[in-house]
Amino acid sequence: MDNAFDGVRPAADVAIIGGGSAGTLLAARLSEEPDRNVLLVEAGEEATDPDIRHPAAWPALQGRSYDWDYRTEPQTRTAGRVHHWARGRAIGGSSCLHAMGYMRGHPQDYQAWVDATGDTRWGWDELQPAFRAIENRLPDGDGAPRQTGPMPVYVPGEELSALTRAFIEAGASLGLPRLKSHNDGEMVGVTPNALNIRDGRRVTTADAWLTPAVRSRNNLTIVTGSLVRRLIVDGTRVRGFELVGPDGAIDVRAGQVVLSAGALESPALLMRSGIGPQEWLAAAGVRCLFDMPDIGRNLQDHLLGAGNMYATRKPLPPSRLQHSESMAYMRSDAFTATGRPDIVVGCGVAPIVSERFVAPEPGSAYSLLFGVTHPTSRGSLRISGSEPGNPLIIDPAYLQTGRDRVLFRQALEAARTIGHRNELSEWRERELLPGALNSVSEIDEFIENAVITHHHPCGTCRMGKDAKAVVDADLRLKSLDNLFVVDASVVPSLTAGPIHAAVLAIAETFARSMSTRERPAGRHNNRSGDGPARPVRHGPASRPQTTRKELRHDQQTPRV
Ligand SMILES: Cc1cc2nc3c(=O)[nH]c(=O)nc-3n(C[C@H](O)[C@H](O)[C@H](O)COP(=O)(O)OP(=O)(O)OC[C@H]3O[C@@H](n4cnc5c(N)ncnc54)[C@H](O)[C@@H]3O)c2cc1C
Repeated sequence: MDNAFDGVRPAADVAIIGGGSAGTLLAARLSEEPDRNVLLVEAGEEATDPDIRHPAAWPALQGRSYDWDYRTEPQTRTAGRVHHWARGRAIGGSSCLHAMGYMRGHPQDYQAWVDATGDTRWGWDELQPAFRAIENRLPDGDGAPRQTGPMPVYVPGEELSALTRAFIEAGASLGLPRLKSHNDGEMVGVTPNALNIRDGRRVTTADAWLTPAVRSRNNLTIVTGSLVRRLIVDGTRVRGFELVGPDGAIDVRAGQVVLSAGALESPALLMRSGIGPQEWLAAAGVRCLFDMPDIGRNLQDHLLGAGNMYATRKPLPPSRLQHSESMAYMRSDAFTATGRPDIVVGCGVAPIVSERFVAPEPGSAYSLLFGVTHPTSRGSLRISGSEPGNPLIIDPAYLQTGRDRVLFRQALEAARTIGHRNELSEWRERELLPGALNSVSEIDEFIENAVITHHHPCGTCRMGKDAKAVVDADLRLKSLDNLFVVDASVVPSLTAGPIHAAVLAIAETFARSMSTRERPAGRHNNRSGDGPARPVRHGPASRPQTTRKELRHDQQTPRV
């Protein structure tokens, strides 16, 4: 298949679709190889809204022009509610919207990935170099050296709210160990959340990886405001894709294509391209090229109960960070038990409630949030038509399993136990929510109305060694030679906490393996006798930031 381009020079050796958390890291890392011509295409624009930098503003960013702003199907186990799902549509993707919490997860989370793939590269120990390369961390005082990666992992000290300090003390009084952070293997315990913040400002993945020096590389082209409508498949190879920008549609060719459009759009793009469950494609009016029944399945997300709310005795100053300052991970059987957590209670320095409840004035109340770390409910994502504008059918199947519902009750109970401790009496006047609950069905009814997404959808193109898995352990789509998926969709099972660290580790691991495993696709083409596929060169002077126009001049392949 090396002469797949039949003498036509590929526009890029590697094209990355989606400039989000994974895509921006990949663009920087893959373009370190000067002979590899890398193209990054992003549906959104550069993230210029100044509010993005302001950590406390993160909840207010949702619904703005750079949010895809999805809706789920009504959820039978959450009182028929439709849940809003935010996703970033900008260079930096969801790292422009997210809450900045950074948690690697628990080692056993990654053992589950090893079990799924049969590949130890996805295990906790082997992922350590990737995490270290990502993170910028101060020495911890116990001999761990300073880490100098691009992404700040900041553990706040004096900015922590006095309420959060009292929450940490309350958890410790029940026997939860005190941890330095969530990033050293142990998750069970109390600690402030580590944050992707530097000097009081959010750091997006674009800030971290697409620095001016990286953007000025001759072999990296970044195209914004352009959406990939579908992949162009020829036999078992992807020739390129159809790209729609303000000036219309063009076809772009690439030697290798990396899909980093996120857990919703990556499977959707595959389905629009004829790759997915045959019956779903037929229902959407798409001709099926490859029947891959698990694309779009295995959708997972964390939920948080919002919340176990308390009126304050005295005015609560606003958070100087991002409201959610500490998550206490724990075992549901006992506060003193250790190991892999199964529930979590978080301290919200604000009255945080779902849309089913009325939030009191800021400063007059606070919420303890509660959730399940490894939900067993599995949902799905489908396309409703062949065009990107056709709404996605998103069914996370929230709280479908009895196990998830039992653990949610235990998480609520743990929140109330912490919330009523003496250590919080300086702040607590009285519990506002849920108030008296007299039966399991009343508890469940409260939970069904209180839960909101924790914003971690993943799993829709899961990696695995079984026949139905969507990508293999190299993240290569099983049906095609030169198509990879590298984003939250490949996660086989959720990590205990927020998943951004895991997504970055996936991208970093992929970049490492590509550097060692494969030469750029253009060089492979040498073997076909077509002559070397030279990288497309753009002078830095004419390309401080690449525009669509340059793509049209230099990289367009005429539509056929
Ligand atoms: C509100 C919110 C709060 C969160 N809080 C946290 C947190 O505190 N901690 C944490 O760990 N995680 C958090 N997350 C989750 C975390 O941000 C995501 O898991 C992670 O950013 C996903 O990375 P990704 O690369 O898979 O996708 P994304 O970062 O979403 O990137 C996908 C990119 O692809 C682009 N794209 C999609 N389709 C196309 C197409 N057809 N053509 C071109 N471009 C396309 C999108 O515009 C987007 O830029 C949060 C997420 C949200 C939304």
